[in-house]
Amino acid sequence: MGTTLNGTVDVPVVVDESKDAGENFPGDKKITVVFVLGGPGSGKGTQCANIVKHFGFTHLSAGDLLRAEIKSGSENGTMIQNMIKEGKIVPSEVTIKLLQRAMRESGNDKFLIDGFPRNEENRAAFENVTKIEPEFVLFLDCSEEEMEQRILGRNQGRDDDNIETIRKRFKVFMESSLPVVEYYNSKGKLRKVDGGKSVEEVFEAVKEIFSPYSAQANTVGNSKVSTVKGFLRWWPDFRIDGSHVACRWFRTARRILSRILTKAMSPKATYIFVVCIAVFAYVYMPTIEGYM
Ligand SMILES: Nc1ncnc2c1ncn2[C@@H]1O[C@H](COP(=O)(O)OP(=O)(O)O)[C@@H](O)[C@H]1O
Ligand SMILES: O=c1ccn([C@@H]2O[C@H](COP(=O)(O)OP(=O)(O)O)[C@@H](O)[C@H]2O)c(=O)[nH]1
Repeated sequence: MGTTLNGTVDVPVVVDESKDAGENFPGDKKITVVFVLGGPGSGKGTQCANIVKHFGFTHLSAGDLLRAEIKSGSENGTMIQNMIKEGKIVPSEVTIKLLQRAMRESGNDKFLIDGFPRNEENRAAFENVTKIEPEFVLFLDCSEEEMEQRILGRNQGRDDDNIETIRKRFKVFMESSLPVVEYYNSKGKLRKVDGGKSVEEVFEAVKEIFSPYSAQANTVGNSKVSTVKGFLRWWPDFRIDGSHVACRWFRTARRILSRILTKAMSPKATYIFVVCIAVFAYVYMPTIEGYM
């Protein structure tokens, strides 16, 4: 296993082409992406949760997607787990596939991508594969002392939230991620915020930056609709085998539905509509399954 530039490591990666990983996403669809960058513990996840509530973006944490991939028992799981434990950057192709799939499955067209791109290679690969350039990059600037304190108090049971790995992550951030921040600065796309302040103060500054998007905040940001959509996403996998034809039928229907929801309906009407679909699916799916 050889180390390459920018903290990535040359490791064998399993690419399962049989899975519908969403590699062709977004195709012709117009997508708005904001990258949220900052050191480990700078408050990216915390601020993203606030932005979602106010501005109708879907939050995709690259770290969370990688941790979910480990839990799912994927063939890349052990490799990802080892890299995260060492604070290293997982190969771009793995992270990008996970991001593409999550974007496609969300049905939304506005995304906060949190904690990615982490190096120049991540950045270039994402742009090459998806042809998406970020609208802007939100950068939470915070001192290492503050970030260290926050991570040590985070208590999420993460393998990498120990002092030894934290130091390695800081080093990777300085050497590999800051050049990405600089790149976007040179393109006039960087929006820098003092992340060392309280959560509320940071969000005040963040709100200013996102204010052009408030008029566009759409039904996806409505928390009840998000909850029901979350249920729709989870339900078929729970009820029947995920590869089953009925499950694929349901996913397609859900994607079409999501598109309608994000464009055309008020939050209340959307909520009622989604609940009706969920009830209909719950009652009739076993029958449909029997015929397929
Ligand atoms: N502005 C802030 N002031 C104090 N603590 C914060 C602030 N923002 C986040 N935190 C806390 O710090 C920890 C790390 O924040 P998190 O959002 O998980 O960071 P990141 O996603 O950048 O790793 C969490 O426990 C969170 O509650
Ligand atoms: O695009 C990414 C995002 C995360 N990681 C790995 O996941 C870890 C945790 O990242 P996350 O963003 O969840 O946490 P943070 O370091 O910002 O606290 C990192 O140290 C990396 O090992 C990665 O390899 N690529």
